[in-house]
Amino acid sequence: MDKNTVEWEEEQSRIDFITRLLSEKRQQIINDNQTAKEDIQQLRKGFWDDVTVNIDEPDEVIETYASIKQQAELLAERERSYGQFDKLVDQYGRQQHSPYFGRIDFVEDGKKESIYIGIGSLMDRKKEDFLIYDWRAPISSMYYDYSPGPARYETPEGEIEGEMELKRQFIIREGLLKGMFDTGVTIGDELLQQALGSNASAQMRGIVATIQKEQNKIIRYKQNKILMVQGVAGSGKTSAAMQRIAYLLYRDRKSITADQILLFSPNHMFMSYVSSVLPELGEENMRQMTFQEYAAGRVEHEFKVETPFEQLEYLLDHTEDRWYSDREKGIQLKAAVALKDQLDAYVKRLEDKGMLFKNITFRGRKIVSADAIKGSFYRSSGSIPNRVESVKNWLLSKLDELEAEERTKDWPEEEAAFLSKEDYLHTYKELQSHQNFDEETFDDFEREQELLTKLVVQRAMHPLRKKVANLKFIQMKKLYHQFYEIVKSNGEEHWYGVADYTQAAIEKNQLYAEDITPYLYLKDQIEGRRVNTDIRHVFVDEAQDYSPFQMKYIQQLFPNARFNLLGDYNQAIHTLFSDVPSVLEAKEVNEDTERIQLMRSYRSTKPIVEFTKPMIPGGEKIEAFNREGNKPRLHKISSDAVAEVEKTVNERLKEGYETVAVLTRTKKDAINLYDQLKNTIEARLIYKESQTFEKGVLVLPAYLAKGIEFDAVIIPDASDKTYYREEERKLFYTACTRAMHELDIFYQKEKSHFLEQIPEDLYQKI
Ligand SMILES: Nc1ncnc2c1ncn2[C@@H]1O[C@H](COP(=O)(O)OP(=O)(O)OP(=O)(O)O)[C@@H](O)[C@H]1O
Repeated sequence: MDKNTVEWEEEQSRIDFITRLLSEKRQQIINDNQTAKEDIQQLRKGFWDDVTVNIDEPDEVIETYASIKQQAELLAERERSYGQFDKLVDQYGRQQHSPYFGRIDFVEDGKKESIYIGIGSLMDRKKEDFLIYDWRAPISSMYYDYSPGPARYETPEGEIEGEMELKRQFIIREGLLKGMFDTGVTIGDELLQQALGSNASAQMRGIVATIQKEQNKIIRYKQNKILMVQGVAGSGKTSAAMQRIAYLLYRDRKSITADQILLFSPNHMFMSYVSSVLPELGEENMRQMTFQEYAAGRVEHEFKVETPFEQLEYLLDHTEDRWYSDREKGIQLKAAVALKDQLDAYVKRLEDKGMLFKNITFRGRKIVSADAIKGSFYRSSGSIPNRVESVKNWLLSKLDELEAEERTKDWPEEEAAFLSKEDYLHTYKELQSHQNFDEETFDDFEREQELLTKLVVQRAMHPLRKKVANLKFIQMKKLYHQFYEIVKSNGEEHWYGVADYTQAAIEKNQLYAEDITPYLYLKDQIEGRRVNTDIRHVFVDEAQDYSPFQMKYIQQLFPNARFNLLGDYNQAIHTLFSDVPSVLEAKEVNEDTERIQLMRSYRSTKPIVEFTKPMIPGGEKIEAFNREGNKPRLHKISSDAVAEVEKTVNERLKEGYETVAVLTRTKKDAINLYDQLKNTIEARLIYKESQTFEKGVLVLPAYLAKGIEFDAVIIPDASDKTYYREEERKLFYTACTRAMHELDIFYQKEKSHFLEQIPEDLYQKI
C-alpha cells in the first residue's frame, strides 16, 4: 500500500502511540522492579524477624512451621513476580521495535473491533482493552485461518462467529511502518517472500507473522492423540514444532513449564540451530536431547556404544566388511516391534529359568556365589524386577554381615596405619563428640582403633555396595547374548548371521547403534522400568529416523506425555538401508494418532523444488512456494572437483550469500575435500555430531546437515560411481533440499542415476 495514503498515516500514528505507551510501561516496570528487588532483599534479610520460633511444645512446633512456610511463600511469590517483571521488560523492549505484524477487523453481533496481533499482548492504561493481542490468543487464530469473509474462532466458552472485514499485514522496524499489505486468501505472499528470500542464518527464525493455515493446525492442535506430521522437505515441520511449543507454554501457562517439554533432536548442530526460537518469542527453551545422549547415559559404562552416525558411516563406507550383509539385515530386524515381542517372550522364560548372575567377591574371596543368588532369585516370587529388588536387599544385608565380620580381621588394622591425617583427625573428633574422651586412657585408644578399622572396612566395601545397589550382580550383557543363543536355537535362519555378529560385538564390549533400543528394553524389563512422569509433551523431530521399536520404547519412558512426531519419510537417513517402514508409516503407532500432511515446501526457490521433486517417488505431489531463483546447475567436470568447488564457493560468496555448504557423501570425503580446500578458502570442517552451526563456508557429510538449511549448497561429487546404490537416494535428496537459494552439483563422466529422471529444462548444464 502506498505511503501517502490516509490509512498509512493513521497506522503510523497508532504505532507511534503504541510505542510511546510501551516505553512508558517498560519504564514503569523497571521502577517497580527496583522496588520489588529492594522488597526481596528486605524480606531475605528480615526473614527470621517475622517468624515466631518455638519448638518446645508440639502445638508451637506446628505454629512455627506454619509461620516459616508463610514467610517462605511470601518470598517465593515476590521472587516469582520479580522474574515476571524481567520477562515483561524484555517483551516490551522487543515490542517497541515492532509492536505487531497483523490486524483483522472482525464484526461480531454488529460490533466491529480492530484486532492487532503481535508477539505479546498489550493492554490500555485502564487495563480494560487489548491494544495488541498475543498471536497465540484464541481470537488471533482467525488471522491465520481465514481470509476476509465469514470467520470463527474457538474460546473456552464456545465458538464465536462473525465477519472478517479486513486482514492487514505490517512490516514495522524500529517503530516505523515499512510495509503494509491488505491480504486475500493466504497470509501475504509479499511478507513470506521477504522472509524466505533473506539469507540463511545460524539460528532458526520464528515465523509467527507468516504462519500458514496448514501449519496453524499443527500449532494449535488440541486433541489428546499422538500428533504425527508427515511434511515434505522445507515444509515448516520444525518451525511448526517450535511455534507449537510456544503456543502450549502460553495456553497451559498455569499448569506447565518449559522444562516439562522435551524435544528429541537429531544432533547438536540442530540443537544449537533451533535454540533461539523460543527465547525470541519471549519463552524459555524446552529441554532438548538426542536419543543417543539418553542411551549413552545408561549404557556407556558397560559398552563402547556406536552412534547412529557411526552406524551410517559403516553402511556407506564398509561394504567389504565380513558382517556387512548381516548388519544390514540386523538393522531391519532390530528396528521392528516384533523384536520387542521376542524379548517379552524371553523375559517370560527367564521367570522360570535362565537368569544369569555374577559371583560377589570381596578382596579376592567369593562372598556370595552366582548360584546362591540364582537360588534366592528363583525362590522369591513376583515379577522379575520385584524379585531383583528382593535379591538386592538380601545381598545388602549379607554385606552388612560381611562388614561386621571383616572388622574383626587383621587387615583393617594393618591398613588403618596408612590412613591419612585427615582421617585420624576425623575419627578423633567423632570420639570427642560422643563421650568424655581422654587421650590418656587405654580404652579410648581401643575405641579409636575400632573406629579406624570400621572406616577402613566401610571404604573398602563401598564400591561393592554401590554395585549391588545398582544391580550389577545381574549379568545383563550375558543375558542379551543368551537371547541370541535362544533365537538361533529356535531355528529362525534369517537370524543366524545377525545373532552371530551381535554376540561377537557383545563379547568385545561393543554395542551397535541398532542394539541400543533392544538392550535398554531388555534391561528395563529385568531391572524395572525407568520412567519420567514429569514430562508432559514430547516432540520428536526427524521422526523418520527412529525405528518403530525405538519409538514405542520412548513412549514407554514418558507415560504422562503427549507425543508430537514430525518427519518426512523421503528423508529417512538412518533407516536408509532397512525395509522396515519408518515410524511415520508403520501401523504399530497408528492407534489414536492424528495425521497431518504438509505438501508445500517453503525453504527452497521454486526452481530448486521443481528440480528435486523427480528424485523421489510421489514427488510430483510436492507444491513449491512461488519464489523465483536460478535453476540448479549441473556441472560436468573432467578432473578433480577441488578447483571447481573453490571457484563456485567464491562466486556464491561474491553474490552475497553467507552460508555455503559443501555436502559430501561420507565423513572421509568431507575430511579429504576440506584438506584440499583449506589453504585457499576459509572453510570449516564439520564431521562430528557434537559440533555447532555457524555462518560461513562449511564442509560436511550430508547426513549431518539434516534439519538445517544453507543459502547455497554444493554437491562436489554426484557421479554415478559415487551415488550408485538405490538405498542412498533419500540421502541424496536430503542433501539437495538443504539449499534455500542456489544449488550446484558436480559430476565426472556419468551423473548419478538419481539425476537421470530430471527433465533437462529444470537445470542448467555447465
Ligand atoms: N510460514 C512460514 N513463514 C516463514 N518461513 C517459513 C514458514 N514455514 C516455513 N518457513 C521457512 O522454511 C524453512 C524450512 O522450514 P523448516 O526447517 O521448519 O522445515 P522442515 O519441514 O522442518 O524441513 P526439513 O524436513 O527439510 O528439515 C525455514 O527457513 C523456515 O523459516
